[in-house]
Amino acid sequence: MLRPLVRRAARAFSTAPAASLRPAFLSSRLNVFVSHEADPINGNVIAKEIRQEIRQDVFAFQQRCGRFPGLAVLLIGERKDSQTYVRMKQKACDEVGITSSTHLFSDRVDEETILDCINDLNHDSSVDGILVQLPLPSHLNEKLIIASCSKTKDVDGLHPANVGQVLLEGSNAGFVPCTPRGCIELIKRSGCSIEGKHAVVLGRSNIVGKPVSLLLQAENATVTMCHSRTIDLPSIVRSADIVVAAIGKPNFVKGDWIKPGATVIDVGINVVDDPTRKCGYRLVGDVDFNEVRNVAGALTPVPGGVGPMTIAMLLSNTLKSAEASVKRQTKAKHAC
Ligand SMILES: Nc1nc(=O)c2c([nH]1)NC[C@@H]1CN(c3ccc(C(=O)N[C@@H](CCC(=O)O)C(=O)O)cc3)C=[N+]21
Repeated sequence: MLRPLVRRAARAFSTAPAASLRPAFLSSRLNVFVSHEADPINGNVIAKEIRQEIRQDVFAFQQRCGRFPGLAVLLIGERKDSQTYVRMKQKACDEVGITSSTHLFSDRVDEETILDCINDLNHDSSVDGILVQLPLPSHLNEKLIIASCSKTKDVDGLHPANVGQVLLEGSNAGFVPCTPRGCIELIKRSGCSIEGKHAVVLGRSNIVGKPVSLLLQAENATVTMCHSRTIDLPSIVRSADIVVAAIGKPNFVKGDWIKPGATVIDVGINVVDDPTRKCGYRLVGDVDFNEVRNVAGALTPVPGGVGPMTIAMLLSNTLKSAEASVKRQTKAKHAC
């Protein structure tokens, strides 16, 4: 029965001025929150809801247009993690009725072969989305390969034209990259409003840090982007109402860095040894979950947080692409 009261206290505290958050004060007040556990933000459940919504829209699309949306995935090389992710994407496509095809290449494939494959897919009207699984073997030019995908089929949102659209349009852009879009969706669906909040993003990668910062800003947050050269990271994070961690360092963000009641989104996927497990390893995020859960208002776990949302957003972008393609064809027909 105490939980809601404690949570309200945590939220009220989270809006206290930063000056009152000196460590001594924090630790004496923290006792109030020790028994308080953050709301887990269940990415598996939220992603499942989204997949169900997409499935209905996919079948409505098929009724209207006589075909299912199509996704083509290029998998180059034999990285185990990439193989797992691609399998998960195929399974998710099957579940919602998106037709998926995987194009496999050896890690010694030459660039020309990949560019030819992408060119064929660009011209294949049954393909709405093209995804080149990253990272690529080092002899391949990643920028060139991504830019060679038609920007109208770039469901990953990594083509320079789509990256620019996120800067200009925020969430209204053509294709918003899947992981950043998944983060925003998780924050919103966990009941946290973004407007006016101080959001601190850890990491400035092109795939997560930069786009998620732009999206948060477009939602009217005040955004601080931090990175490996940031000075006194803990004190900046302490002033955040929303933290997005995407730095790739296991358990890096500690409990005493977090403002009580803050929403914490953990994008990290780090493999650490775990001899107690059959496989010998486990996945952990960039956030020290066991510490932060006692302070945050809401927190995403790893696994089961952002990961499943990334895939749900890929399905959503593929459906969006199919709908846009049909619209373009109809327009072209009317123009004749
Ligand atoms: N062109 C491209 N687009 C991507 O979107 C892309 C990529 N390359 N390269 C690799 C990263 C990583 N990524 C993930 C997707 C799903 C989970 C996911 O669902 N993970 C599960 C756990 C999976 C497990 O147990 O191994 C979870 O977090 O619950 C994680 C990571 C997409 N990526």
